Amino acid sequence: MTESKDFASFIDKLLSKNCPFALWAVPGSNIPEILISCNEELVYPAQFNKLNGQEGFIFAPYHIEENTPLVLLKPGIYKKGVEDIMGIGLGQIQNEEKYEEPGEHSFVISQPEYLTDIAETIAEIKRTKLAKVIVSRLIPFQRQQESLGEVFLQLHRQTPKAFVYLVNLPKAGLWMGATPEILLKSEGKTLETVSLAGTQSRRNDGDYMWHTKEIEEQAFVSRYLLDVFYKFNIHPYYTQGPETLESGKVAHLSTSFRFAAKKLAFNLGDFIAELHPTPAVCGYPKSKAAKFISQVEKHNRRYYTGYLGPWRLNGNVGLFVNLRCMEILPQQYVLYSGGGITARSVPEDEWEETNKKATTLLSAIEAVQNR
Ligand SMILES: C=C(O[C@H]1C=CC=C(C(=O)O)[C@@H]1O)C(=O)O
Repeated sequence: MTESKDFASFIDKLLSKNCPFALWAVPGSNIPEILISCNEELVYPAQFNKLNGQEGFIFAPYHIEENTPLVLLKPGIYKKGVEDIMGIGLGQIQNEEKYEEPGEHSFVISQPEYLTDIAETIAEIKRTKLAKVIVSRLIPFQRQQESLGEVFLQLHRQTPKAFVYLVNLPKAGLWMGATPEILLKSEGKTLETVSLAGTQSRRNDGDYMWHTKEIEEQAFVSRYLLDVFYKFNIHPYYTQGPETLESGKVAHLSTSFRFAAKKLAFNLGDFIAELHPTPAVCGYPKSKAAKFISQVEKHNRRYYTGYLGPWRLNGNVGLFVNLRCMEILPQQYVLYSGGGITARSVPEDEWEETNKKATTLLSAIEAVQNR
């Protein structure tokens, strides 16, 4: 897929129609998949647990609000593979009106402001029972005339092990990302969820050493997943890790948890509602962390740290946490990047970490802009 110039221009033509669609490639796969729906095939479930019994592609926000609804694209035109996708007659797809612009993304904070926020976050952690909290920030980047189809293909070329996507939806907007974090994935009769946290720069020699800060940070996520397993009576389960997972210019600690899918045959939606948001994107304990985030972050996370992916589409569930993502506005890209803060955090290192995470997207955009 990555070689095809024609495919990039197909994606651009589809975007010019402005119809609702989700285009994605699962980790390790070179085969893109697309779901194009018409407006009538979009559903806006009022709560996360209303996904029980539904089917399609989910684009879920961090919080469901009026401006950030939970969106389910019901199965419309579904195709897999470049040839089949390009075989879709664009003439049969209706042109949709331009979506309403989301509100101003004016809450871009400076480095000194960010450092102050992180210092206050660390002080709060030391003073209270809050153990870990994810603090994020926005990174704007100017758009030029570059093809978004080419940016998508470049992103896939650079991060083949991530879930790479492009989603265009009324009410949600236009988003692109390459996320390494599985929220819930089915494989035959097995379900898998993953605890992912802790970050360091990617190494060429693969010789990773993990420090206490990252080990603890990831352990909070694993502990939380096990709390949820207990509530849903999920046992036995099989774990693998913690092990290093490389993604883009960074590497994380990752533990995989697998269990029999029949445990959640009738309440998968409830399970997701309980799981989201995990301490990989919110913190620990969860309600304290969520409250702290709403005070410290001046921007709205919108769909960043939500989740997305096929939901029982052809029998498969493949949900990923929406990280390393950006909203695409007419004049600029708005990247979202965050990191887990604990008592052991150093503000300047956290700033660097958010920059490093953003290079996943920035290097793909720049590669296309500099062609
Ligand atoms: C919140 C983000 O990453 C999460 C996932 C992996 C590692 C993380 C960390 O080391 O802080 C974060 O928990 C992000 O990329 O914006």
